[in-house]
Amino acid sequence: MSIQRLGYMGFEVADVPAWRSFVTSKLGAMEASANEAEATFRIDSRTWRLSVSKGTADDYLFAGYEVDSEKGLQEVKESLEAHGVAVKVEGRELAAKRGVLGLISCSDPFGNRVEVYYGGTELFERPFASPTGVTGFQTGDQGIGHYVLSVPDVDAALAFYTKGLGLQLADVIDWTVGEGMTLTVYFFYCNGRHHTFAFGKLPGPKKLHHFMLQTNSMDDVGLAYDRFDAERAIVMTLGRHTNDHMVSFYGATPSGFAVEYGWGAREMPPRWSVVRYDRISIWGHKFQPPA
Ligand SMILES: Cc1cccc(O)c1O
Ligand SMILES: [Fe+2]
Repeated sequence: MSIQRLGYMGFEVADVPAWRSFVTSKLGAMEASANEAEATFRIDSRTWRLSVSKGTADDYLFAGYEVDSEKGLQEVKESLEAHGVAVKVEGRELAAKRGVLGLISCSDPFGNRVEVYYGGTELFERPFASPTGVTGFQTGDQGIGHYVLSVPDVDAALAFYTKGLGLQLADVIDWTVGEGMTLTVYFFYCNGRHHTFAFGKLPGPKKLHHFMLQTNSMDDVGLAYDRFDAERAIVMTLGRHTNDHMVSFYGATPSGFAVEYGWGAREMPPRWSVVRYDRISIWGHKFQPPA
């Protein structure tokens, strides 16, 4: 068994108050806990799905992948170790902080922390209620969304994320971002969501290019678009992607990486053949000059 879905993400951010405001009033997520040093947020029935911790990086801090059982966790641990990855079995304290029954951690070849867990905490007795009226986020078996990292060595990244962690390659996009500049981006799945993770040798100082949340209605996306647009925080306009057919836009976060906010992605069929594309979008997704 390999990982089943992306269960949570953590970001290291310089301005925790700015993020508390951003995640609730722009993204429509629900604050679950907060102090000066960190905050956690809900997007569904789980106790938390996103966390921010005070620090200087303003970047990716960790991703938490979910398996379905202790047996599944052991199998992922053995797969990682078989591919030369040092795995730590985390103790009760961190497992309790994450609200999970079992937790292991490791680093990808570039020092990016990756956690794998089973037994996340459900909070059905306190239903998710979006502060901006978002009708709901697409989570469940498809996990919380996706994220895209910039990596310096594609082969090393492929070995870790596919052979070690068990993600499967969905497709590859050769993305021409400007005159004579083409980026090759690799997309990976582990459930019905077209991609849970992607990477490429991307320009810029950040490890994290963006993370994506998917809503249950197109109006959720349009209303969020207006909230970002009101503050001239649109990074890429509305568009529809070639690979997952998601209609989405990209907005600026307080930390310099982007958030993609979308609806209407197609799901992975029982059998999928890897394909490639020469562009990221069927239409739209035009870069906006920074405000
Ligand atoms: C750049 C890019 C291309 C295709 C799908 C995506 O979600 C994405 O972020
Ligand atoms: Fe994306």
